Amino acid sequence: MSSKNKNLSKTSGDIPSGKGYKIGIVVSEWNEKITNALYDGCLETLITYGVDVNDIKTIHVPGTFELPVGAKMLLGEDNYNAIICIGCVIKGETKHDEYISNAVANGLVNLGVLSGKPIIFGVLTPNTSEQAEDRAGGKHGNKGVEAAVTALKMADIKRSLKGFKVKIGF
Ligand SMILES: Nc1c(NC[C@H](O)[C@H](O)[C@H](O)CO)[nH]c(=O)[nH]c1=O
Ligand SMILES: CC(=O)[C@@H](O)COP(=O)(O)O
Repeated sequence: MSSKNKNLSKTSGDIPSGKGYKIGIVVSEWNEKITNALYDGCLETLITYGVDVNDIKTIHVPGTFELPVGAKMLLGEDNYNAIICIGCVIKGETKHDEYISNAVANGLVNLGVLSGKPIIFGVLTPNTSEQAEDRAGGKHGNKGVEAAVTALKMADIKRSLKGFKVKIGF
């Protein structure tokens, strides 16, 4: 569904409390006007839903391509309930943007599956700067808000399963 038909800041369902959670955030410095706006929306949402600001650890990496390694660094540094990765890859003249976006999407999903920790893909992949602005607090909402809510929901699911021992046959 296009963001045109689903405002990124409008969330569905109840949003669980983030009280007591430790959240890591990795922010790309490329397109920093956009990523800072995404970060602001993300941070405000986490705090609104009860995450203590002192329990939020933020690191900055040069570009979106470095988000997976940044997330991996945080995974090794402390026991976070979720890690949110924020970036913006704007289509350029060559296919470079496709390589970055695909690599990062695959890297982050693999990190989440292998670690069992919620690793949230808060990355915009717009064709133009205008599309990016529309999704970083503009008419289509803020992807950073969506990422924060996703982190809270996934951490809540994991917390609700705590103590369940799932035996996997392989
Ligand atoms: N073009 C964009 C980049 N490019 C830089 C890469 O992310 C990476 O830092 C570099 O290839 C060195 O490894 N990064 C973005 O986040 N957004 C872009 O639009
Ligand atoms: C993806 C980007 O915007 C940046 O790496 C430059 O891309 P290009 O060289 O294709 O314009």
